[in-house]
Amino acid sequence: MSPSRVDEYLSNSSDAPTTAAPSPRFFGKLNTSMIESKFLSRPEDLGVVAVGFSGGQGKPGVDAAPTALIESGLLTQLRDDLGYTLHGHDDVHFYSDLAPAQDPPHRGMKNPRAVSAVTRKIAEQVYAQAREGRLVLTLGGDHSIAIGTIAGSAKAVRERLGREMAVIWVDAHADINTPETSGSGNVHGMPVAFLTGLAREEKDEFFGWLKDEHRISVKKLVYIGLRDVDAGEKRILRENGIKAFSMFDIDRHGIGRVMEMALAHIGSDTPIHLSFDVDALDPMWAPSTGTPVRGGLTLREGDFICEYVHQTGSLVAVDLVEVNPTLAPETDLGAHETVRAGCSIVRCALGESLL
Ligand SMILES: NC(=[NH2+])NCCC[C@H](N)C(=O)O
Ligand SMILES: [Mn+2]
Ligand SMILES: [Mn+2]
Repeated sequence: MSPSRVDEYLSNSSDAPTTAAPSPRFFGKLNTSMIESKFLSRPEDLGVVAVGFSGGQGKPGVDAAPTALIESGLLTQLRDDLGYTLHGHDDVHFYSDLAPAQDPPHRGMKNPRAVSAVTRKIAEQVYAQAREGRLVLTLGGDHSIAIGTIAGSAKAVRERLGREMAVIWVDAHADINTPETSGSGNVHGMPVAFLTGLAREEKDEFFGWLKDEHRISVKKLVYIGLRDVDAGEKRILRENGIKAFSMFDIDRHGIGRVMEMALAHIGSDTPIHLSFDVDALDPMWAPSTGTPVRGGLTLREGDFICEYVHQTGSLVAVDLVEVNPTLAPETDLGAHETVRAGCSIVRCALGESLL
C-alpha cells in the first residue's frame, strides 16, 4: 500500500466521527433500537411522572401501581437496557394533600374536586417535561389521570411545534362519558369527554382550568381494543365520527392492518400521545385491574401496538394506567403478571423490541 493510500485511510478514519458518528439522537447500549424522532428535540431524555392516584374510581389499590412497576425494575430497564436518561421527581406523587376534606358529587361526578386538582397538577408536571422536547412517560394511577397527561402534552406540543397532537387510546372502554351519560359517576370513565371539550365546566375546581390549549380534536383521536362501551358513549362516538377499532375489528383485520388504518387516520406528520389502559389486555394477561373485561388483546397484540407506534417516530408521550396490584384474583400471581405485562407494554412503547 502506498503511503498516500495509508494517509488517505487515516485521514478518512479520523474524519469519520463527523460523518459516521451516531447522531445525537442515537445513544446508549441498544442504540440501534432507537428510532429517529420527528418531534422530540431530546429523544434520549425521558421525563417520568409517577402518580399513585385512585380517586377517579372506587377501588383502592391502583395508587400502588407506580411503586410496584418501579420496584419490579421498569425504570432501571429503561435507563440501563434502553439507554434513556431519566428526568423528573424521584418520588411517586400521591397528592393526598390536594384532596379537600369535603368533596361531594357535582353533576354526578365522584370526588370531582380531588380529581380536578390532581389532574391539574399532573398537567403542569407533564408540560414541564414535554416543553423540553422530551418524551414523557406517566405511570398511573387510574385513567382519570389522562386528563392531566394529555392536557400537559397537548399544550407543550402546540407551543413547541405549533401542531395539534393525536391520541391513541388503547382500552376496553371508551372513557368518553360526560357527567350526564355516566352511569357510575367515576371520572376515569370521562377523561376523553373533558379532553375533547364534549364535557365542559366553568369553575376551576371542576376542570374549568382546562382551556383550548389543553384540548384535543375528536378527529385526531383513535381507539383500539374497545369491547365494553356504554350506550351513551356509543352515541357520542357515532355523532362525532370518532375512529374506533373494537376487538371485532382486530379479529377481523388482524392487529397489523388495524394499526396501519389507525396511523393512516392520524397522518404521518402528527405527534402522538399513547394512553394505554392495561384493561385493554385480556384478563388472562392482566387480571389485576379494576374493570376487567374478557375477550381482550393478547399481550403480544398489546406489545405490537406499542412497537408500531414507537416505530412511527411520532411518539411524544405514553401513559400506562389502571394496574391495580392489590386486585389479585386467587393468588398474587395475578398481580405479578399484570405488573410484568405493564412493564412489557412500556418497554415496547419506548423501543425495546425493535432491531
Ligand atoms: N378507565 C376505565 N377503566 N374506565 C372504565 C369505565 C367504565 C364505565 N364505562 C364507566 O363510565 O364507569
Ligand atoms: Mn378500561
Ligand atoms: Mn380507561
